[in-house]
Amino acid sequence: MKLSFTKMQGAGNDYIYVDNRQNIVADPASVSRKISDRHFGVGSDGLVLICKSDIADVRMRMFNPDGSESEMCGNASRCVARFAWERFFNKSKDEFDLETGAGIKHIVIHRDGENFKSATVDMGDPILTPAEIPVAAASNKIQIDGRDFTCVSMGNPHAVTFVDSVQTAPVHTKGPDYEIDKIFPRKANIEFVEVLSKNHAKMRVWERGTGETLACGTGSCASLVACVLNEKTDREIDLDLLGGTLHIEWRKDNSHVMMTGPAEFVFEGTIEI
Ligand SMILES: N[C@H](CCC[C@H](N)C(=O)O)C(=O)O
Repeated sequence: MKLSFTKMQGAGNDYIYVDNRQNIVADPASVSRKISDRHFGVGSDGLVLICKSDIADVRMRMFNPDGSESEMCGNASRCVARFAWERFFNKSKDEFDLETGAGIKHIVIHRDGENFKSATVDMGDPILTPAEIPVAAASNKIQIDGRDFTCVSMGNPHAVTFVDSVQTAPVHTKGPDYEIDKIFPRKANIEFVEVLSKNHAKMRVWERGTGETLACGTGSCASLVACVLNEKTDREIDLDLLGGTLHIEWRKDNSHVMMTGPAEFVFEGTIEI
């Protein structure tokens, strides 16, 4: 079967997006494994299905290149928002709701006339309770091999550690071991954060089921929450990732994390699956 797809990226976190409102993809895990491959497939950090929703305006599902499904994906939520804004709603509404595996997220599109500028996603409350993250410990602050981590779920599990320099952080040498450490019953995405000032930081990420990516939206939100909990930054920061910058705010009034950033089309194609 020939599958039509759209490649999009948000801060360099690239996924293959498929309009699946007609339920054309029967086995998303195997499609993700195949088309995410950068040598034998299209090449991406995973597959995102854009689906019909009974409870929101649109729904998304996100699969890692190893075929596992994640509950939530921040960069994909902005890309799905742009896709739906342009192709489903014809730019007729700038605010709408997106159903994800981690609940309904409210999106606001920022435009410059007819052009898309950026999107803000209300990512909701961070989850800090160990059993719900989940992390097999009494507190969300843990140690693995003598390194401190602050664990946060944004619907999907993250463990944040602070480093002096992201450039020399052991993303590839330690990331794969931390990801599958037995303290994380559902594995974890691992963030290495270098704080530059009270409102500016850098982050590199080792993603569960994927490896290093150029950006991670949920990981950025988890990083800010960890920064605030450890008194490293204020509640609003610019976070520089390898593929771009996201603006993240952890609101005091309702404790929701707000994520603002880019979403870009790269190319369209078809592939035999
Ligand atoms: N890059 C994504 C997160 C993917 C997370 C996935 N690797 C998982 O298994 O949770 C983001 O922008 O939030």
